[in-house]
Amino acid sequence: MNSIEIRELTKEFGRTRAVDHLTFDVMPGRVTGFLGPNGAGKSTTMRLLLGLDRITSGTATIGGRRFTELPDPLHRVGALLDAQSAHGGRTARDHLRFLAAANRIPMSRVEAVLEQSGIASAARRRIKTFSLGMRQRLGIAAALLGDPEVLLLDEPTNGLDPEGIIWIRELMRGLAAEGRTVLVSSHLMTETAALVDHLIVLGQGRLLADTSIEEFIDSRSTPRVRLRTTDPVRLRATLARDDFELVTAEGGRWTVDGMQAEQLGVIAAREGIPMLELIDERASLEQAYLDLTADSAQFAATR
Ligand SMILES: Nc1ncnc2c1ncn2[C@@H]1O[C@H](COP(=O)(O)OP(=O)(O)OP(=O)(O)O)[C@@H](O)[C@H]1O
Repeated sequence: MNSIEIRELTKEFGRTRAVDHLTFDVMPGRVTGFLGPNGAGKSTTMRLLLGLDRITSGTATIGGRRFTELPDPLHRVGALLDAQSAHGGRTARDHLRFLAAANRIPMSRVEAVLEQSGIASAARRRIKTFSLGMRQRLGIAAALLGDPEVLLLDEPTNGLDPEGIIWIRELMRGLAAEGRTVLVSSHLMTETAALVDHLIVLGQGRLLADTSIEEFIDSRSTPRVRLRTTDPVRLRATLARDDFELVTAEGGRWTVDGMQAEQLGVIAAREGIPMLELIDERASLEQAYLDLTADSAQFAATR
C-alpha cells in the first residue's frame, strides 16, 4: 500500500503549535488537495512526513512506515517543497543527474523527466537563469525522478502560467490514474478545485474538512435561484406562503434563497406564472472556503 497516514500529528515550534493533533489519510488513485490559509501548517505537515522536522507527538507514515525507514525513499516518495532551493550555478540536467546518482536512480530517468516537465530544451542552462515557472517545473522533474508511488507537492502551481497550470493538472491526474498517491498543497481554493478530487482543509494546524470536492460544494454552498418573470407580484405572494422571499437583483431580475430552479419551475408552472429566465446560482467555492477558514486565517494557535 502507498497511502499516507497521519495520526494525532502535533508539531510545536517553541510556543507555536504549527500542527495540532492532526489525523487524516491520503489515498492512492486520486489527487488530494491540501488547503488552508497561510500558516495553517501544510508545509510543516509535509516536512514532518518527510522526516525533515522532528515530530512533537503522533505519527506520519507512508505505506505504514516512516519516510526515514523506507529502503529506497526516492523510489517511493517524490516531493516538491521549495522549488527555489536548487543550486543556481548548475545546469538543470546536472542538477537532476546529481540527484539521480545520489539516489541510485538510472540516468535514463533524467532525460525522461526533463521531457515530462517540459524543460528539455533548457536542460543545458544554468538554474539561476530560470524563471520562477521553470524552476517550478524543474522541482517537479526532481520529484518525479525516482518514478515514485507517492507525490507530495507544496504549492506546485506557484509561478506557473495558465498553460503550466493546465499541464500540472493533466500531470497530476495522469499520476493518480496510474494508482499513485498525490497530495498537493495550495492556499487558493478556486485554483485547487479544478485540480483535485478530494480535499483536506487545515486551519491553525487543525483539520477543518476531509471531504470530496462534490460534498464540499454541496454541503457548504446554499442554493439560490435567479429569475426573470412578468409577474413578480403573484410570484412573491405564492412564495411567501412557503416562507420564501423574492429579493430584487440587478438587471430586472430576482433571486430566491434556499430554493433550486427545479422546485421553483414546478411552482411557477402550477400557478401559471410566466418565467422568462430561471437559473441555479451557487455561493462560490472560494466563498465557502473563506467562510470555513475565516476564524483560523493567518495565525497559528499558541499554547
Ligand atoms: N522552523 C520554524 N520555526 C518556527 N515556526 C515555524 C517554523 N516553520 C513553521 N513555523 C510556523 O508554523 C506555522 C505553520 O507554518 P506552515 O509553513 O506549515 O504553514 P503553511 O500552511 O504551509 O503556510 P503557507 O501557505 O504560508 O506556506 C506558522 O505559524 C509558521 O510561522
